[in-house]
Parts: sequence; structure tokens; C-alpha cells
Amino acid sequence: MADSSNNHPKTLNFNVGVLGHVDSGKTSLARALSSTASTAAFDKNPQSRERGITLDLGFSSFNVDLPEQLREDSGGHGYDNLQFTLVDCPGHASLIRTIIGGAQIIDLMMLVVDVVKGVQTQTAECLLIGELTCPRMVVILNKTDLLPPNKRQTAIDKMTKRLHKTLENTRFKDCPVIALAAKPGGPEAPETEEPHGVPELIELLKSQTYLPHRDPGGALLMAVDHCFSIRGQGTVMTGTILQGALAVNDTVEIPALKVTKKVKSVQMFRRPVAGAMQGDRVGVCVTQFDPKLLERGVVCTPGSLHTLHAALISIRKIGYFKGSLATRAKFHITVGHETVMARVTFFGLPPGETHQTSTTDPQLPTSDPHAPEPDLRPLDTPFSFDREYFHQDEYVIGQREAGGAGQDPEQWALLEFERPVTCPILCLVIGSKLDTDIHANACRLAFQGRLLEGFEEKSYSETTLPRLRIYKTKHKEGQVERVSGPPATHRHILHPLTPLIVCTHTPPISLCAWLSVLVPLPPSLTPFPLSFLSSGPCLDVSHCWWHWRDFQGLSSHCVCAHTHTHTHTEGSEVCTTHHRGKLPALQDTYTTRCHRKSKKIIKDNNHPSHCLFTPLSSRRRGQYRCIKAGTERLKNSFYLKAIRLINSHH
Ligand SMILES: Nc1nc2c(ncn2[C@@H]2O[C@H](COP(=O)(O)OP(=O)(O)OP(=O)(O)O)[C@@H](O)[C@H]2O)c(=O)[nH]1
Repeated sequence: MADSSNNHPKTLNFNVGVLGHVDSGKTSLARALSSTASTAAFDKNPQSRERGITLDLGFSSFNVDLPEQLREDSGGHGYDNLQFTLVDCPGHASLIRTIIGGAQIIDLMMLVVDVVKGVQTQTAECLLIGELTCPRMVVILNKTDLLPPNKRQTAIDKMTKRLHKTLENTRFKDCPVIALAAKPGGPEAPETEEPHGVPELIELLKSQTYLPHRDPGGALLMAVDHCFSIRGQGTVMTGTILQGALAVNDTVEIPALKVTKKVKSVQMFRRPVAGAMQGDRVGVCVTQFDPKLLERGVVCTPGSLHTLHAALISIRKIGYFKGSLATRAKFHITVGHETVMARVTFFGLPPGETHQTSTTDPQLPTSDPHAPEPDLRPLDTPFSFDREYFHQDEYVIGQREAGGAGQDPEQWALLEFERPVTCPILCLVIGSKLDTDIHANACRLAFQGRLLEGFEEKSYSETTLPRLRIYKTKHKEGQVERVSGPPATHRHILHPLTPLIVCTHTPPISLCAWLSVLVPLPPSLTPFPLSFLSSGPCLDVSHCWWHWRDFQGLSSHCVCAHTHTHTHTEGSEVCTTHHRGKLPALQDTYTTRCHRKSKKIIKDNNHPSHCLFTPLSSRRRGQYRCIKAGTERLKNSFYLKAIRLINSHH
């Protein structure tokens, strides 16, 4: 929001992110550009902080005349001048955590490249972050003073060409590249040494500006990057308004601490204002709040943010990531303004199905209507609890060689956070492997996505998660042991000739699946009609979530089938109940087999599970190892049952 006071000119704030590899000269560049450097940006002296409401380290600004295109473009806004707020991003691993919050309000990115070293690992990562968050970019080739004067221009031209080639397949194709020296002579040079090429850069930046999308509507969301107290006034939180608006006397919430505070005053670059809106950098003064409680975080309209234990996101792999994206792997997830570890489960549409993708979701933020559209296709992908999804052991990559469009199929992921995170719905999510060696020359950013659904309850896995219907395909084969008539309980619903086929070599979970092999004998043994199989009378598929597909064949020797089953335990529970209650024949077969196998293990000293059957020293609790011992293997129903059997037979 522009300055509300009539005494001051109306200023348009334009946020410029300064990103690049470590030591490429980002801070030097921000320093060279900033005429109105805030005290917090370049002067860490606490006394200077107390002089007024200042901004956090890394934020500085400078004002210029309103460029021509904004005069024409500004419609009824009537801005008088333009303020560039520079967001100088840190290097190293902390970059990703810090920048994603800030990057969501960056209107333009300056990618700083050391002209001698060229594109380095982190340059590429910054480029990716820019692609995800920012519509425009300018590349700065810094440290040109290090090039020998006679070869300088040739080297700059060569590097510019290489960069254009690198950017060819990104949204920043044909973006401007400018060469300069932010601090000629390096650290040893005197402070008086003038930077080279800065006026040209300012002109270039002015030419690249556009009227950014600023909307005061909706709930307030402000990213706080610094918090400190001013004696006699209160506590000041400085940050950027990411969404909505803020005014003096508003009540705001600090969701991480679950407290609400009244806004006493608001300042923008040391000038008091009545209010501010999306895109503005502000200092917000509240009373009776200990600044030590909040270093970084968010402030919002009370009740507008949610604390999530898990979330469903749309997902797209970042092409440069070389590692695997496997289900159950852990990633660093940056969601909103927090980074937390989470376990990821991938899922997609059932094979052969495609989604109706909406490419114009009105809720998705777009900063610049004139900017080239990024490929947000998978991120827009709607999700519904009403349909079934297909479990994926890993992220599926599009088949480029097979003549396909080359795009990855639409897919989603379930994120289960290690600790709860507070964030808005539909916010950007970035998954990364921040523990990868920073010198490994590998991209640490693994995937991007958009948060579609959040699970706020701690017990989400029992309450809301079962609504998510993901199925797996299983292929099982078993020998037909015996074909007999149906059990008495089923006689009234089955054809008198219905056989019961008992199969061997089926582990407990699939034993449940084999219950479905209670089918009437077909006139000829193969093939089975699908519709008939999926509505088999043995199991009520609508309740137990077992379906049968592609029944491949049945003979007196071999049964072969594909099943798909939901991954939740509820499905198997129901099946087990069926199994125990209604099919004694199968139950007996399994019991006999368990007993036989456990005796074999007891005799075999070398069997890996032999130790589980060691007699206990305490005779009170049974003869063999306590079944509640809790090892991973004992959770398997075979061992539970086998030990119970052995104990009871003793
Ligand atoms: N010769 C020369 N040295 C430069 C130039 N710009 C920056 N430097 C030097 O490069 C080093 C790194 O500069 P910084 O501005 O701190 O780099 P940075 O990218 O902000 O570093 P991080 O924030 O730690 O990633 C310093 O020693 C600077 O003096 C330049 O134009 N020429």
C-alpha cells in the first residue's frame, strides 16, 4: 500500500530478490544499489536499531522515478515514485529455507553470477527457486574487474552466450544479462572504490518493472523476519505482507505462539503509515510481547492459518534432481515459511485414467499478468476424496522416448510431518534433500507442489486419513490345494455347485485376499467375467475394500490373480474378521501350516527367526518368547499366531 499520509508522495514498492552462489557478490551488489540502506541491513549496531523501526538484515531499499511504462500502466493508482526493496538472500543450505518465504513476494529476481566461475551448483538452485516463485529475472555477471582488460569483453560475451543457452529451457529464456563489478578490487579495496556498471543496472531494473499484483483482500499473512523491542514503545516485528492488508488497531495472531496482539503502529521504511497491504515491507509495533519468543515466523488474521500434522499436495519433480523420489522416503519440506522433515507417499490416477486439469484456478496467485505462464500444470491438479487413487512406490516420470508429450503424469503426495507446521492452504511446497553434501555438485531441490488439503488432527491417521482411498496392485499366485463345497454359512447365497478353493503359499495378508476366490464354477474354467468377480458374494467389496481385477485363470492346479487393495489396515481388518468368523476351513488350513512351520523353525538353529522361539526363563508367562515382545517381526501375524500355537500345544 502506498503511504497513507498526504504529506508524502505515493510510492510503489517493488521487491527484488538478490540470489546467487555463495560469494558471488550479492551483498556487495545490494550495498552498491541501496541508497536508503536500512540500519538493520548493513549496520548491526544495536544502538542504531533503537533509533526507529528498522528492517531486518538483508532488506534494503532505494527510490527512483516512476518508469515510463508504470506511468501509463498505473491506471488510477497514481504512484509518484518507485521503491526497490532488495531482499539479499543468504548462501549455503539456509538459503532454501529463508528464500522460499521471501521469494513468494519477489516481483523480480537478480541472479548474481561470478563471471570468472560461471554457473555453480547454487546458481542453478537459485534459478530453480526463481522459476517456481518469480515471473522475471535479470542476470548479473559480477566481478568483471577480475578479468584481464584486454580479454574482458570477449569473456563477458562468451559467458552471456553460455547463460542464454542454460536459460533456453526455462521460463527466463531471453532474460537480460548485464556485466558489472559491485566491489572492484574485492575485500582489500578501499570503501571509496566506486562500483562499475550500477547506473546501467538501475536503468535495466527500471525497464523490467511492471505493476505487480497487489490485493488487500482476504486474510492477512505476514512473514516476520525480525523481532526486537524498542524501549518505551513496544515490540516491533518487521516483515513482508504476503497476503491481505494490515492497519493500526487491527488484532493479529501469532499462530506459532497461539497469541493475539493489537497493532499499535505501523511503519514502512521508518515512516509511520495507517496501514499496509500485500507486497509491502513493514514494521509492526505491538505491546506486551517478548521479542525473544519469535525470531522468524508468520503473523495472520486470527484463526486464518492452520497447524497441520500431515498434508496432501500436488507434486512435480524438479528435473535436475538426480536422486530417487520413493514412497516412505524423508525429505525436507518447506511449506509456507517453515522447513520440516516429512515422510512422503506418492500416488496417482489409476492406470489409463487422466484428469480434467483446470489451468485457470482463480485462487492461485499470479504476480504478473504479463509475465510468461510457468508450467503449473501438475500444481493446479485438483484432488478429491471421492475418487480412488493408485499407490506408487515412487514418483512416475513421463515417457519422453515413447513419443509421449514428455510431461510427467499428474500425481499427488501425502506428507506426514515430523512436527506440526503452520501454513496457509494452497501455499507453495518445496521438497529438498538439504543434507546432501553442498560440494557434491548436485541439485538439492527434489520436487515442488501445492498444498491442497491439510490434516489438523493429531490422530489424522485414524480419523481423516481413511478417507483417502489409495489402492495397490498385488499379484499373487497359489497352488489349489482342495476344491470343496462352500461353508454352511454361505450356502444360502451361493450356487450349490460353488467350490471353495483353498490355496497354499499365501502369506497372511493374501490369505485374506484368497477368500475372494470363492466363486461359482464357470461353465468353462477361463476366463472369468470381471463384473462377476468384483461383486463376488464372499466379500462385500463396498465394505472391505477388496476388489478383484484381471482374474487370469483358474485350473485345478494354479490360481493366478491381480488384486488391488487399499493401504489402510481397515481393509485387512475386515477381511481378517471374515476369515476368522466365517471360513473355518481356511482358518484350519492356516493354523496347521503355522504350527508346522514354527516347529520347523524351532528345529533349525540357523533359521533367522529361530531366536524368537527360544523358551523364556520365566515359566509364568508361557514357554516361549512373549508375543508382546514388540519386535518388528512379532508384529507379523504369522509369528504372533505361531508362538501362540506353540505355547498352547506345549
Ligand atoms: N574483485 C571483486 N570482488 C568482489 C566483487 N563483488 C564482491 N566481491 C568480493 O567477493 C566476496 C563476497 O562478496 P559478498 O558480497 O559478501 O558475496 P555474497 O554473495 O553476498 O556472499 P554470501 O552472502 O556469503 O553468499 C567479498 O570478499 C567481496 O569483497 C567485485 O565486483 N569484484
